[in-house]
Amino acid sequence: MIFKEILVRYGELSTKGRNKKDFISRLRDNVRYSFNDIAPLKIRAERDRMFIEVENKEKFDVLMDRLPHVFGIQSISPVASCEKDLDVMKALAFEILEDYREKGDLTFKVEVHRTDKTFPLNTHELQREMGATILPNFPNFKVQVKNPDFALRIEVREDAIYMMAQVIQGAGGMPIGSNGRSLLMLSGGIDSPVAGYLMMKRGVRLDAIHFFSPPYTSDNALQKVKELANELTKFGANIRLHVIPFTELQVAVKDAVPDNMSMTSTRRMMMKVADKVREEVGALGIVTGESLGQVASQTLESLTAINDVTNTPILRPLISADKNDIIKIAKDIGTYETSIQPFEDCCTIFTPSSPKTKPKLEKVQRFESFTEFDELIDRAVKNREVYQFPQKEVKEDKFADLL
Ligand SMILES: Nc1ncnc2c1ncn2[C@@H]1O[C@H](COP(=O)(O)OP(=O)(O)OP(=O)(O)O)[C@@H](O)[C@H]1O
Repeated sequence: MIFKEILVRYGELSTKGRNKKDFISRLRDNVRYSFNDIAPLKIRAERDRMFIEVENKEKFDVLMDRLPHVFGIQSISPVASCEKDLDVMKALAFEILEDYREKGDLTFKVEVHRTDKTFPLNTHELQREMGATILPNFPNFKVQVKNPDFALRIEVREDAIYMMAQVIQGAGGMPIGSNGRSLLMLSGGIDSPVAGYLMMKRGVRLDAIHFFSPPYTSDNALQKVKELANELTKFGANIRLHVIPFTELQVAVKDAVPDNMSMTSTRRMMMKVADKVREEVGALGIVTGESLGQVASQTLESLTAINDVTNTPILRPLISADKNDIIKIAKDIGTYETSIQPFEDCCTIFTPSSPKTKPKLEKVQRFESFTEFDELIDRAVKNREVYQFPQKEVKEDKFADLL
């Protein structure tokens, strides 16, 4: 059966009027954006679901393949509609079910939803009538009411009859952009891309920031981060990546702060730079991939010392997650293989042998106070490189001669 429409059920739809409208129009825009390559799309958005018209098999396959990854979609179904005439309905049901004839023994049921109360048959009568017509014609079907292999769903609506047999689970969550913008601190590791993904799933649009320390970190490390940023765009939104020349600041921290506190101080500098970029791009929060207790810089004492530099909300979606769970998500979303490429991050290279797990904020502040860090921070922000994904780079590479 060649379906001419795909029905999209909304995810976590707020019941409040205005939010609902925003959710729906945001989702429609995001679907259009995600399928730019097969534009134009004809989308009919209704209060509780939307329909996407499909003119040909190629378009249908692309939509069925990628729609389940768009945030804000609960599920999708290829759907057919017809007039409210019993013979026409039976013919359409046969056409849909034909695809299941060669699939061996199957349990099935007819599921009727009748919102048009003027339809002559009630729910049970229609269920029975359709079942009684279908069964003798499909010897491989056996009725099973609880957990059948599949259901033929018939909706009797005001405007028409809708029929479908397939329900494909969507990504859920909220359409990207419906919960503002945040700045993701994107290292080349496993955790931060996962943190970014989870925030996108909650409807947050992302800019990303990466701290790069040439010549201590190689171009391969930067390339890996660009790939990760690019991979995150497949969830339905473009991402700008701000690459911060971090060498000068990192060396200054090493000179000013004792070894065992330099990690905390480095994180504080990162956060200060990130906060300035955040303000420039109009983002409201900063997202990190930190998870409590994972490494020395991720104890509550360290996080307190890092948080001290700003009042901006720091969003840490992985704070309570186990590493294995994070790895599982990374594998599911396809960032894992890129993340485990063995290129050193700027922090790994400067990591002291025994960083303090409970740094004293006052001490860190005191050591920092002898160096004019603000100037270095402003310079790092000003000299950043900006890359746009999924598009090409927008500036030439200023770091090339350092590598
Ligand atoms: N070079 C960097 N550029 C941008 N953000 C960074 C960088 N290094 C660390 N971060 C941020 O700080 C968080 C903690 O980093 P850290 O290296 O301590 O932990 P991690 O568990 O290895 O994280 P990840 O797997 O994301 O690298 C990262 O998740 C990321 O958000």
